[in-house]
Amino acid sequence: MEKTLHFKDSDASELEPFLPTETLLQASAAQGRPFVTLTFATSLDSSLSLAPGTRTRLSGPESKAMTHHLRSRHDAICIGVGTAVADDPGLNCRIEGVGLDRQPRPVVIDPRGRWDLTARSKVLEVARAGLGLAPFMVTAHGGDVNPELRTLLEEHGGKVIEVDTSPGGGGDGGDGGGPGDDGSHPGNHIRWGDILAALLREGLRSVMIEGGGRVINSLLAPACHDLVDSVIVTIAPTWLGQGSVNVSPDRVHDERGDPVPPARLSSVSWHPFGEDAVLCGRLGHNPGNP
Ligand SMILES: NC(=O)c1ccc[n+]([C@@H]2O[C@H](COP(=O)([O-])OP(=O)(O)OC[C@H]3O[C@@H](n4cnc5c(N)ncnc54)[C@H](O)[C@@H]3O)[C@@H](O)[C@H]2O)c1
Ligand SMILES: Nc1nc(=O)c(N)c(NC[C@H](O)[C@H](O)[C@H](O)COP(=O)(O)O)[nH]1
Repeated sequence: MEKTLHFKDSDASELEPFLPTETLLQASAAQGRPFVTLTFATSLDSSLSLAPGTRTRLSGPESKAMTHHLRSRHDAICIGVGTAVADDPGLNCRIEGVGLDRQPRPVVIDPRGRWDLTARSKVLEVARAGLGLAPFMVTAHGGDVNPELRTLLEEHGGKVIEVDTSPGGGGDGGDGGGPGDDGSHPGNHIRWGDILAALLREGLRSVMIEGGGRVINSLLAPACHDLVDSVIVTIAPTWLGQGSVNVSPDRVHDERGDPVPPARLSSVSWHPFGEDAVLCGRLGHNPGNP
C-alpha cells in the first residue's frame, strides 16, 4: 500500500469556497445532479500524461495531498475507462486519519465492458483492505457486461449501473472522439446529464471527476458547462511534448463561423502548493452560489 499523505487545515480552508456546502448540494440536487468538481493535473503544455495508456506523475507531494483532500470532500470520484485501464488506480483518499466514512465511491464510465478489472486490481485490493469503497461501473443499458466482472464487483460491495445511451452519439459535447474511442462511437455515448442523474439516484450528492483526456475535454464543451460547478487544476512546472494526452476541448464557432473560446473560468484564484500552482475557478452557474 502507498505512503500516507498529510494535508494542513490552513491549506484546506483555501479550497473551501470551491467545494460543496449543504446549500450547494441542495441546489445541485434540485437540478437533478450531484455537485460536480472537475479536477486534474497538467503540464505547462496542457498534457495529462506522456502518451495514451501510460500514467505520468505530474503533481508534487503537496499538490498530490491537495487532490487527496478533494477526494475526502466528495461522495464519489469518477474516471473514464481509459484511465482505469492505463493507471490501475486505487481511487481512495490516502490522507492520514481519513476513515471509510469519508472515502469517496469510485465510479468508472465504461459503456462497453473495456475495463480489465480483476481481483488483483488496485481498487479492489484497497476495498478489501478497508481503505476505500468498492467501485460502481456505469455502462450502456443493454450492453454486454461480463458476468464475472459483475460478480467480482458485487462481491466487493460495488455494482453495475446501466444508463441509456444517447442516440446519435452525443450532443452534449461527445467525449472527445478519436481512435479506440468506444465512448463517442454511435450507440455508446451516454449523456453526462444522464450519468450524473444516475449517480444522484444512488445517493451520491457530490462527485469529483478526475479524467482522463476524453472525459475532461467533453465536460469543457459549452453544452456541459451547466453540469460542472468547480474546476481545480494542478499545473506542474514541466512540459510533456507532442503526442501526449492533451486537455484541449473541441473548437467552438459562433453563428458567423468564427472560432470562439470553448470555456472560461470565473471567480478564479491561484494557490502555490510546493512547486506546483493550483488554479480554482467556477464553470457553470450554481444557484446556491451568492
Ligand atoms: N494528470 C491527470 O490528472 C490525469 C487524470 C486522469 C487520467 N490521466 C491520464 O489520462 C489518460 C487516459 O485518458 P483517455 O482520454 O485515454 O481516457 P478517459 O479516462 O477519458 O476514458 C475515456 C473513455 O471513457 C468512456 N467514456 C467517457 N465518457 C463517456 C460518456 N459520456 N459516454 C460513454 N462513455 C464514456 C469511453 O469508453 C471513453 O473511450 C491516461 O494516460 C491517464 O494516466 C491523467
Ligand atoms: N492530481 C494528479 N496528479 C498527477 O500527477 C496525476 N498523474 C494524476 N492522475 C490522476 C489519475 O490518473 C487518476 O485519477 C488515477 O487513475 C488515480 O489513481 P490513484 O487513485 O492515485 O491510484 N492526478
